[in-house]
Amino acid sequence: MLLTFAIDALSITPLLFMMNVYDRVISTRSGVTLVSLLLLIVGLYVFWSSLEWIRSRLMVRLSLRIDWDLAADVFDASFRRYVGRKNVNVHQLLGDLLTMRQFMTGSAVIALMDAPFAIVFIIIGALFHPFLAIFIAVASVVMLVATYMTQKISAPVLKAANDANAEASRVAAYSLRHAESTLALGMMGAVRTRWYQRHREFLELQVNASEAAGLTGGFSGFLSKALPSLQMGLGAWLAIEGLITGGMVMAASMLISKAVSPIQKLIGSWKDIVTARQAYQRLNELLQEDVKFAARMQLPAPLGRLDVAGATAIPPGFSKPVVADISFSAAPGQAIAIVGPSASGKTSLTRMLVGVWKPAQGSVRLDGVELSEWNHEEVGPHIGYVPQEIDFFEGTVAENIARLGEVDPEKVIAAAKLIGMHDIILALPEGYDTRLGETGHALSGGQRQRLAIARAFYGMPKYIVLDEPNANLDDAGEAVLVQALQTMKDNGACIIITTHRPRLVSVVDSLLVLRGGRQVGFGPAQGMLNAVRNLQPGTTPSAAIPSSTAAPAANVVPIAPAAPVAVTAGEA
Ligand SMILES: Nc1ncnc2c1ncn2[C@@H]1O[C@H](COP(=O)(O)OP(=O)(O)OP(=O)(O)O)[C@@H](O)[C@H]1O
Repeated sequence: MLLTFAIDALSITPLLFMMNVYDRVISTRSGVTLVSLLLLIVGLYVFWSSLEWIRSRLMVRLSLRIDWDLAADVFDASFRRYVGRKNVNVHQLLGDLLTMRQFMTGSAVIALMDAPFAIVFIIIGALFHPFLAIFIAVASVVMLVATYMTQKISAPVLKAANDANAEASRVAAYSLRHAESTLALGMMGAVRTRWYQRHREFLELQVNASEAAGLTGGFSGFLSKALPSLQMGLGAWLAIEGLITGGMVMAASMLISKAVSPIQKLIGSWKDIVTARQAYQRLNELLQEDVKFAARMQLPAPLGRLDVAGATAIPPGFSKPVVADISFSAAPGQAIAIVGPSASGKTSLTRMLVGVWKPAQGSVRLDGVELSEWNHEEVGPHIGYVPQEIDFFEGTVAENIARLGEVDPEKVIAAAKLIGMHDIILALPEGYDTRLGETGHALSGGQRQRLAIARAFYGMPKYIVLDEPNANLDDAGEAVLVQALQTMKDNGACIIITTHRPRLVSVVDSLLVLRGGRQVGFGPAQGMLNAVRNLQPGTTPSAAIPSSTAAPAANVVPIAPAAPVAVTAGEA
């Protein structure tokens, strides 16, 4: 602030120079005075420019500091929001941070800092003559009103335009992820039309916003041209009346330009100001609503005791549960398969079991701790998880297996070997250093699945949740998986698997049967299979069919036709 005051104070240098040239040099015809004045003014200009340079450097540093302080929080909060309400535009939120930083180093902020200095020019005007001060004050107020009107009229339209632009980018990015099927199915035209509808909406809104601002912008342009001349006219009249000197007349026309120029700059930067304000509001809202994990004492690594009690899942942004009232337990070294027909809620249940979805009712506890409240950064490394949709990050095979953390080659190779991936990886162009991701090496479906399992096994976690881990595996791959699961069990891991296929059932101890989002049976694997088959053979999930000797089933309830889950959001 002090720096800005000094810079603004120095900005009256040319004005003083002009007054002195008119009133002292020209009237006295003194060359010595002129040279002295010139030397003084050049010195002041050097000082003035240096201060401006220091201020701009400070602003850049400050903006970097703000970015540095906020970036991690915004990034984390964007992830949590994305998981919570999938359709929000998180790309825009990350872009908002950049917008804020650019604004901090742009001319609008300088203009905002300079604007209050108009009062000094009004005071100087008053020292010349009160009429001049009144004129500058009125002109400044008129310009301020024009700035306010610009904001008022264009801000909502510009916000709508920015939102439409973000939506168009989101649609384009989402469509690109499905580029192959789009091309193969001849859907390019339809996809383009969908994107273009949003893009056109953005263009129209942007034109509206520019037109709205153009009106007040034009008015301010008129004022900026007219005001110096009007001020000079007023000054000339005061000079004719003998109330001020000739130098003061020239200085007065400069005063008005100086007073209103920051305000004019604000009008010129209306778009940046509105965009930055909206970016700030979005970031503020994001950080305010973000629920961080409370800082708590670090807990010991989980041993793999899972207790699920009455757990109900409602997808984020929805009001009806898709899985309700699930209760079961699993001890370290035990494996449980979740089976059931399509859309019975298996994947939804696994999302609760890894703490991504918080139970709307009931609890999911790992070693007695509610999983959704356990900091993911802390517990995540002890969890092995293979989601239904597998994706890898930009990085090497080794980095992906090591979950982008520090690569421990021994652990990476152990995890890869466990799922029979070691030789496959060695055969890749650069072995473990082969790059994956959008621009990297493309793996086959089976290879991707094995790699995702290796990532889950990295560090030999004690709690493993695998959502259809054999969906893309051939017979050999499935056999390796069964063997790997047995090894993990022997190592004391608690394993939860969802599957449609029978083979994995041989390695599990218990079966949890889902239907229509309800738990319709839980008990020892073989007994459950037979009980399920006997109750309603035609509708059992395929995983529940391998024939074997019947064993007593525990906790089996008859499978009724899929009924809607009765719990509502209000109860949740
Ligand atoms: N994010 C979500 N938002 C809204 N509904 C969801 C969401 N995820 C799942 N559902 C709904 O929950 C139900 C169960 O889906 P889920 O994917 O859990 O079933 P599933 O048993 O894993 O099916 P499949 O065997 O076909 O993979 C479905 O009706 C699905 O539409």
